[in-house]
Amino acid sequence: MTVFDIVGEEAILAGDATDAYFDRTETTLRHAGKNPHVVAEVTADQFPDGGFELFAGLKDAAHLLEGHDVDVDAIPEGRLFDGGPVMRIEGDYLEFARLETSLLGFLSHASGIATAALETRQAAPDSQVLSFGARHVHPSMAAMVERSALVAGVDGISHVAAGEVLGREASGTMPHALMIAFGRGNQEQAWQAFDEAVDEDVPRIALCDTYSDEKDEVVRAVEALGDRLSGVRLDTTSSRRGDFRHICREVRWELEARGEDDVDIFVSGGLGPDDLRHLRDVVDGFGVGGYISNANPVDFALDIVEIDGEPAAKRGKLSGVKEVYRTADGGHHVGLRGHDAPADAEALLQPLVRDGDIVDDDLFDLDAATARAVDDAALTGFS
Ligand SMILES: O=P(O)(O)OC[C@H]1C[C@H](OP(=O)(O)OP(=O)(O)O)[C@H](O)[C@@H]1O
Ligand SMILES: [Zn+2]
Repeated sequence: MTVFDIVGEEAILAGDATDAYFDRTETTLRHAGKNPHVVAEVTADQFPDGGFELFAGLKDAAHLLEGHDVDVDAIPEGRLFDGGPVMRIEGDYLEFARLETSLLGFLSHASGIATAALETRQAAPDSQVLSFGARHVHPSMAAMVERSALVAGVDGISHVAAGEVLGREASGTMPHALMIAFGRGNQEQAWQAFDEAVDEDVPRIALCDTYSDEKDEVVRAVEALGDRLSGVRLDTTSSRRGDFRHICREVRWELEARGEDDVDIFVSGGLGPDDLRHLRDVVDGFGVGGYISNANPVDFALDIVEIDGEPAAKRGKLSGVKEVYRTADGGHHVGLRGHDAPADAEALLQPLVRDGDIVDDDLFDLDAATARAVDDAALTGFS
């Protein structure tokens, strides 16, 4: 009996986090004495269509498949893909049939979130971009959301427990609740109490939009904290937002007019890539929540493409074992294994699991994945 309605690790590892029809499949195939040797591929699109997405979720997928008598190849986490397989599984079908639901869930959701995070990263490459959308998702998914955002190269995360899972320090500024708790008109008391109470290593970033005009509250924060003020956050509610860019420029002007050139301006609230492109030259950093955390999963499917060595894909899918390549011009090519690879191209699928053992954990190392995402975004021209 669990306190929260959450499917736990035990059920996932045991293959019980599966769709009922896989139970039926297993029962039927065992009854019929069938357990063919197959090659199955995880794909979203069969052919490249120019729409790159960022591959994430491989760490959990690898640990799901570990210990099962299968061989798995995958593209490294942090690589971009555009059609064709991101993973290939070879083995007796019943070795992994019931793992499909969790396998696709791990890869689909994380890759969708990582792709959205990369869009924000690329929209403001020289700015601080912080992921803080955990409030929009089920708490059991917070670590996945934050990890996927980090794969895309965001500069920080807000969720404390997720940070502990990932070995990353969570960061943040202050919520409106803190300002409200001190009462209308007492913003200075709130900022000063924060400055007195919070660890010295936490930047003093004052939220300046609670009860009064942003410019007014920023000037008051400067007067209240002086040199201890390291930044301000403008989270202007949509009903007041108007020309947000002008507000930010006005605030910057007033800070410089008071010699406060070093006070950073952070903005948040309903921001997406277009907003970051529009504001990146007038502010120093962004808090992005829903655009990242609420991203749609990538629509991955797991399809048998070869059975006992023979081509076997269903309608709409492509038979045979495939390779995917990054071409020198940043393109993505899908071809049958053993057929001509494009000239000057890099084959992306690499050995991940052999005979049930993980053989290369660099494929899902978080720092390595982030580095790959930055490089591949540049090579493919992702934006
Ligand atoms: O829109 P998103 O990109 O998902 O970012 C989350 C919103 C919600 C929250 O604001 P509030 O609800 O005002 O809460 P808080 O007082 O904590 O700022 C936060 O400051 C951002 O504005
Ligand atoms: Zn707010």
